[in-house]
Amino acid sequence: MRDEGVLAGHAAHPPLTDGEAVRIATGARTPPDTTAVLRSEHGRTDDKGRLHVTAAARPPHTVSHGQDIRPRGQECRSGDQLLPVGTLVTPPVLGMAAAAGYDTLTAVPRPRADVFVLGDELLGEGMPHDGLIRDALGPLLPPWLRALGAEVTAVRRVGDDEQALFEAITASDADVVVTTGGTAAGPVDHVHPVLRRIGAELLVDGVNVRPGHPMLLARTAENQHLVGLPGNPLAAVSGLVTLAEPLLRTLAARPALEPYTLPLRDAVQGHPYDTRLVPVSLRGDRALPLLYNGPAMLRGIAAADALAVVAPGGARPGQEAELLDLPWASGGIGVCFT
Ligand SMILES: Nc1nc2c(c(=O)[nH]1)N[C@H]1C(S)=C(S)[C@@H](COP(=O)(O)OP(=O)(O)OC[C@H]3O[C@@H](n4cnc5c(N)ncnc54)[C@H](O)[C@@H]3O)O[C@H]1N2
Ligand code: MOO
Repeated sequence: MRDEGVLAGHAAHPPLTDGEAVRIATGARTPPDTTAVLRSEHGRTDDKGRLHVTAAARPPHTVSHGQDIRPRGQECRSGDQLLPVGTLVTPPVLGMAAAAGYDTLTAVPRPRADVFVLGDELLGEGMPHDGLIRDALGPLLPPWLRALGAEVTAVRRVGDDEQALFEAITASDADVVVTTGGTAAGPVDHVHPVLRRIGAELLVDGVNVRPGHPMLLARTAENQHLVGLPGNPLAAVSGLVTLAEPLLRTLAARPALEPYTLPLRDAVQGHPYDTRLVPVSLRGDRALPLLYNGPAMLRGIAAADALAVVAPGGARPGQEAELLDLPWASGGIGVCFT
């Protein structure tokens, strides 16, 4: 047995000669011509400095060629592509990149999103009173947008004032502007007039989906899109899941999830000519449609795992429905609740 041991991260040791052994720490480079490593608990050095394999080692108490030596290049070879282009940069990806010697990674950044919550009737705290209601979307949108991969750069309340909305949108340098409310044609619904004034290109102007039929998507500048979510809270969620999600995913160069279906446990009443999105809870291999699914309600979606896509005319019990998973139920990226 050599006197001096070998430690990880230290200079290379001279080759071992026939019959020679050296103490070695885990992770240290084996000296050239090493046959095998014997774990310390499986060997004993006698008082003449000779190494013996002890009975503690598993039968047959011999040392096999290469045992406990980790050869170079087991996981990858120089020039190997470790992951395909477009892979999400998760914590293990960062660790692996560092282990492989990368100092920098080229990545598509999270799209930046500014949120403007419209409506003079909205309260920021306390109980609803005198026709004033609590703003449900200011608290709901930022963590949901983060769960969809956005970096939320601002959340602002904007009164029912066309000039204020125009200034808020034109001053924003976010990749995505999300507005809530004001998408309809009422006296204080300013989203359409402001988009016209900006010269925005309307890419989606209403959909045949309930709730959420007035949702819209516009290009407000060369590198900026606006998602106009309806004011009714569940209608806003509908636009979030069907317009904001694909937009943010595309801007972040992430692939779409595979569509999937499950049978509905109960019947769902359909809309005569629009598709409905109905909050469901996943129970085993069935989706249970939840009550309190009206456009102004959040009680159903608050208990849901997914939204079921119900075609015009409705669905029978046991009928398959496509499901749109909610980000936390599917463990999506950046899921964040604060
Ligand atoms: N003449 C018509 N009126 C409406 C129609 C229609 O087809 N024709 N559609 C209705 C539907 S459906 C929806 S959805 C809403 C969408 O309108 P807006 O996007 O202009 O939304 P608002 O009028 O601003 O608000 C609607 C409703 O939601 C409440 N609201 C708004 N913001 C919030 C918030 N942050 N938190 C909680 N609640 C909010 C607001 O007080 C209204 O009650 O249009 C219908 N009208
Ligand atoms: O689109 Mo409206 O949301 O049906 O409530």
